[in-house]
Amino acid sequence: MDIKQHRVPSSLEEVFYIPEFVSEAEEEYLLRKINESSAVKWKTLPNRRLQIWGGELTNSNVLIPRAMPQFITEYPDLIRRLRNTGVFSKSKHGEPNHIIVNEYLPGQGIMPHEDGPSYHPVVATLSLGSHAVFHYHRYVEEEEPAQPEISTSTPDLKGNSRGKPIDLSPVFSLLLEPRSLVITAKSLYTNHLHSIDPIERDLFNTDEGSDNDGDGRRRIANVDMLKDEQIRRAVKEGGVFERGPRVSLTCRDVEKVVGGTLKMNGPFGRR
Ligand SMILES: O=C(O)CCC(=O)C(=O)O
Ligand SMILES: [Fe+2]
Repeated sequence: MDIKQHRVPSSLEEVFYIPEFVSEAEEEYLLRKINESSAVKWKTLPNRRLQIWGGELTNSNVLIPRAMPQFITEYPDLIRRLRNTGVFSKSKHGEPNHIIVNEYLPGQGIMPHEDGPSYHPVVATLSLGSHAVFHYHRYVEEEEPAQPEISTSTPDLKGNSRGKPIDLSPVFSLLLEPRSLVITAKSLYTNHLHSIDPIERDLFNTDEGSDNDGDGRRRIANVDMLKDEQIRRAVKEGGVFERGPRVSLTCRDVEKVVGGTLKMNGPFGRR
């Protein structure tokens, strides 16, 4: 796969968007398997619920590996496809070994946060079931004058916070279609935050898809890469898009694994 073809034209270069990363049949199968998981597997948070696959992370950021389910490793062969994108080629295992499955109902979202240093700084996120609008945020530099849309830093996935103020007005945003994959890497991973607004429908203004403020930033930076004609038109020409239940699979590589790389043959088996 030539990943460069999927680079999102934004002011930052570290984001890739691949529509239809899985087929409709695969999406249906994955959603069924995820929903069939036992109640014990789900962890309920105030604004979403989640499942963790691949093992538990210790406080010192080491993975105690657990086998991934067949619906991740065999059909669809997500891990192999993610390896083939090449975006994990510089990570220790060359492929993700840890997946957090998030489920959001309409009206639910996720506060601006960083994914944190437990992982190699690449995250590949598969969206299933419904779309979302995904924002990237920057930290405010200390010498910057006070601005209205500022909040203090929120914790990363392990509860650690930089305690630095955040500009809540996004650097840019992406429309994540169902079945699409988005890859966030480098400074967008290490130096920025991301969020999804807790809303029931997305409202687009007519200038949403354009570089309306002339600073090289686009509101929905991947508008021209969208597969779905209806969504693309709503973003470009203005409109409302209702959210349904969305499931995301966030796939990352934990570099430190108990037992080292030898263990890797265990959880993943041979492919
Ligand atoms: O659902 C998403 O697309 C984002 C989830 C996320 O940011 C996370 O699990 O760290
Ligand atoms: Fe995240």
